[in-house]
Amino acid sequence: MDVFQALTGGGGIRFDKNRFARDVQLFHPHLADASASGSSPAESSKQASSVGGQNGKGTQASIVVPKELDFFGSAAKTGKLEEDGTSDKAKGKRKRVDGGEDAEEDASEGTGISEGPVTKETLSTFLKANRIRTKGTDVPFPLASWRELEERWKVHKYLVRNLHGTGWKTPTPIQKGAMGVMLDNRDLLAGAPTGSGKTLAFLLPILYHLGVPAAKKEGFRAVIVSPTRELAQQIYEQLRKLCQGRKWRICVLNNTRVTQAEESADPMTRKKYDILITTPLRLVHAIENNELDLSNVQHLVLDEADRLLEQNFLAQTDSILAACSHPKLRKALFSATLPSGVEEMANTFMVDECRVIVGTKDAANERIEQSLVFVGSEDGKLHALRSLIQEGKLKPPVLLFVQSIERAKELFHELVYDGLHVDVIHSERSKVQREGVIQAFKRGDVWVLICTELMARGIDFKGVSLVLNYDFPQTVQSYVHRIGRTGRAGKQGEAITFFTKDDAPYLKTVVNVMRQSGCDVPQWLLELKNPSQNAKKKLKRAPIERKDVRVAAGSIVGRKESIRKREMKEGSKRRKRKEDASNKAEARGTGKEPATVV
Ligand SMILES: Nc1ncnc2c1ncn2[C@@H]1O[C@H](COP(=O)(O)OP(=O)(O)OP(=O)(O)O)[C@@H](O)[C@H]1O
Repeated sequence: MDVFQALTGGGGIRFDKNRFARDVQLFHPHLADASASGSSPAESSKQASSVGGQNGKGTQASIVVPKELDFFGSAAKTGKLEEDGTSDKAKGKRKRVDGGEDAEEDASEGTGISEGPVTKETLSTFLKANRIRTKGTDVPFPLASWRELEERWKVHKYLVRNLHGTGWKTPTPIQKGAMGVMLDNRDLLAGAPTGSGKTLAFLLPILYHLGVPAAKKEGFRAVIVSPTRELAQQIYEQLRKLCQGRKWRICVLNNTRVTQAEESADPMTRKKYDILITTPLRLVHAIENNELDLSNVQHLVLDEADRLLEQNFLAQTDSILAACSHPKLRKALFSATLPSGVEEMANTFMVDECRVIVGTKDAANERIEQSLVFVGSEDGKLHALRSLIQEGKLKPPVLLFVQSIERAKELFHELVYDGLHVDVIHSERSKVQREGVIQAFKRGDVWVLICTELMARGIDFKGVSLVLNYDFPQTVQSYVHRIGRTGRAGKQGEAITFFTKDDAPYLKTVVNVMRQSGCDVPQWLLELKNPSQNAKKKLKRAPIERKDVRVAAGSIVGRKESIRKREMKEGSKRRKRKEDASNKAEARGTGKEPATVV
């Protein structure tokens, strides 16, 4: 088996040998001779495949890995690349990090278990069936159905009514596990896959505890912090639906600079407010300028908690924690990824907290079909993208992630002439532009949305069919969150990740996620070495330096060509309009109907 078969065979990895003939030759110099002798690279690589002796998917094959592909030297040690193409899943097993084997059940829909309240006797079966793991002292029992909100906690009727208004028949596993903890007013650390309904799991208990809107000015009683203003806005919209029928005063603060005029016209300190949804930077700014007082906050939620406890945000999160000085402050941390360092940090400021984890910690949503596509070098990316388009694999709506604002802009300029309905979103665009793009994407006017890490977390676009990682993500968390923009709320999704030779040393981090979430991964990929901690840190600090998108595409010429084509099209349209007009004039003169142009 040749390396390209190893790369393409059965493991969710595709490689277009015709298109990337140059790369094929790079790995198989002898193919250059073959193509010189008239055979196509594809034919040649078939010939090369048979040299390896074994061919076809899932066959027992002893493969010698070419030096260029043995990124980690592991094949050199073992002398083989792939034992068989069968993944753990195909073998009917899915191994979990905790050593158990997962039941093949649907995590976000019911469990088939009776909806009666959980008892001491049924607790363990219930947790197992919902793949919930809990830790802590006297962790409150999960709720099995919405009915329990009224029966067990006497949740207000308007809240239950609004909840039923959503049409959601049963709580998702994280809602089952985490809501009980929050409703019982305990500190909480909660982890569950992307798109599994974590937002509701914290919004409803907050409203439950606040009871009724404040009658007098008491300051904020609940604060929800999110890393981006898009996410803050989304949380606000979900909260508003849940609040219908009550006059809750909710304030959304985000990173937009508040002008002096706005501040004096609407000083938050003088207003009655109940709930604050905010980005950290803006909140810290408001605290420092005495715009608001957080001493009455009794519920603090850090959404995307691991992001908020990362170096960039840590100082701000610390300031927020310090400003929330109420002795009865309860804290809840939510994320789809909770690296152990983050958990350790959380332990330092949480009190007698409960830990609720759904599924395998830090794994991707299992409804997402994940694949890796080797594109050779940067030069291969645009070709690979265009071949996905030609093959009809780029089914809108698509989110396409790149590693920097600059690259987002460059790629936008490349694709905008391709007839794709494409737009771009990043933090340098104005608030109005960002909101406009999001609305256009939601309406379906934008098919492919090029984005940076800004859109990686929390954003809930219904029905994104494909996430394309044009640039390899810098951390495993970024990978999990990026691809988590598809496959949400029980829907299926697809994620494709391009990788170049430069990304290869980090490939195993994604492979690990793929394996944990039950994707088919060939054995040789599983045998790759994990990158060292240092290498991971380095990549986290700064992305891989990549060739400019336009240079890689050789497209200074390409773009000129597109402009020329566009001008030709416009010229032809102008001529057509002129012709039509003169036909009509002629028809008017002769009394005949002009010919209809279809
Ligand atoms: N009980 C439920 N039944 C069905 N759908 C639900 C339920 N609860 C929430 N949803 C829907 O699931 C989708 C994802 O919810 P949400 O945005 O809260 O996910 P999340 O777990 O916070 O994801 P992420 O980790 O990406 O932030 C939303 O569209 C939401 O409307």
